Amino acid sequence: DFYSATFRLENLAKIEQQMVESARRYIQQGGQVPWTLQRLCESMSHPGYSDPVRMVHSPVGAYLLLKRFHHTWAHIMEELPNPLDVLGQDDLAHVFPTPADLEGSALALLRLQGVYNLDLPSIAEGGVVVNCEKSQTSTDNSLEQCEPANLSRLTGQPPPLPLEVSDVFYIGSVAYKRREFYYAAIWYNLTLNLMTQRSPSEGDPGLLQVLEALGDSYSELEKYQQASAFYKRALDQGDNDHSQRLESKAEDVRNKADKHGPTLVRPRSIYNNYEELCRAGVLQRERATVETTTLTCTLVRPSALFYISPLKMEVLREKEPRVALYYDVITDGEAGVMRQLGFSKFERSTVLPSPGETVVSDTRVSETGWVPDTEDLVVAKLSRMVAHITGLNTTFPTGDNFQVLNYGLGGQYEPHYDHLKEEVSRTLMAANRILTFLFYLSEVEAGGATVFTEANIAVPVVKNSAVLFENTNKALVRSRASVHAGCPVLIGSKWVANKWIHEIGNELQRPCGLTQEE
Ligand SMILES: O=C(O)CCC(=O)C(=O)O
Ligand SMILES: [Fe+2]
Repeated sequence: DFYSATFRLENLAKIEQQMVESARRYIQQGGQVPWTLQRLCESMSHPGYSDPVRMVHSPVGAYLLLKRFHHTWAHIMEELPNPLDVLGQDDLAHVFPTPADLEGSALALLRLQGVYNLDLPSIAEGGVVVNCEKSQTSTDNSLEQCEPANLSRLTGQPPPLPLEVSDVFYIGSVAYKRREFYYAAIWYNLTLNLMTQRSPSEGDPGLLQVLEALGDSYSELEKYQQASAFYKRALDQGDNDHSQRLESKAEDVRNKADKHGPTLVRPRSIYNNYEELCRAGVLQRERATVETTTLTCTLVRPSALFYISPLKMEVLREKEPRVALYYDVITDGEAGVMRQLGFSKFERSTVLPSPGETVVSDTRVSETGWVPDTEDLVVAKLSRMVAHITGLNTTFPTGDNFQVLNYGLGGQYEPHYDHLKEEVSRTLMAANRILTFLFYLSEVEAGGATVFTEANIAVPVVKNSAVLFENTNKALVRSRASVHAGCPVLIGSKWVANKWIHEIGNELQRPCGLTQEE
């Protein structure tokens, strides 16, 4: 898969740029190429394509890249007898994204839209704009502060590339397939609007198709009157081939009573606080309207190792589970080594739904590489530093190997505990995780904050910093408030590495308290 790690999309975008440059040279030298390729080369002189890496850091740019391979490039390859001469590439089979990639990137856009409340018309124009949402407690004078945040502008993204009408319709159909009927309805509505605003282009869906899809979505939302009106408009197209099916759908909704009134209501996340904190994590960096807690920032020397250069520590939560942020604990070079070592072992990340079972899931879109301390001096040094900061043993199996992650498109890790469930039996190799030390190995232009949904903390990604938190109390009972998540990456590529520290092997360093609660 390409969509499951942003660095794979970056590579794909670079390959595409090389192919286009090669094709342009071929054309300049008088070579003949299919019309589709010529047109693609021309359209890709738009400044939005000039920096392939930044292009895929935007979720719309990434979706469009996958779509181009899926449709345009696949079409070109069929018509091109001599791909090696023209594109400088012979066998592109390994490069081509799969239908799962395209669907994954559409789902990513839907997830980002949902979590960050993105403005839909702006997405269609290629931009990332967070809709303003007044808090329940807001007073009248906060009205002026409630302005949408145009992140593509704030983060200096390349000029946006718009979605085509067919893309907007396709994304609606992905939402429908996933039974996200609210999103299906709004993307189909936008399809209809764009069809009246823009001049028709090849690949546009038919009007009847869009009206029927709207009827189906409103019907699923139990808004039968509007569903009925859409079916009627579809029937008015006078296409006899479809009239029987439409008649029967219209008949089905005609006498049903609406349950929830006509307005479409945005569904809320099933996770308490998750969206609010993720949004706060984005907006904290863009404007200072988010309430800040009483933070303290101090220089600390957790061991003699830090005698000459103490650590910059920000305490985010003082009671159990304690959460602290350390700045500048890793250098750019070390972060690069960790990314490189992780990437050489990458596999799609999994989750553990029940003991002994690992599965790939939309709740965790990223790739993982496990890096032992013994792999490189840099890894050993970082592990030792974590040991000095925490006062605990970190080497395997008292600690896990480092887990290096690169998130994918809209990549997230939904709220979870790092501590194993109580019923899971512990062994030396699968012991319980008492502390998590999470390094941020990259900058993220927007999104991707680590949030604690019970403790109400959003930690925006700051490159070369690390967050440390407890997963249990001293009696090794899971801390309820340690539940946390990696918010979806909105713009950019997020790399992290974590070191989990186990109970077994640390009994003397972190002895039990006298009570269960301690
Ligand atoms: O990426 C993040 O911010 C959180 C990662 C995390 O919670 C995990 O890997 O267990
Ligand atoms: Fe975690």
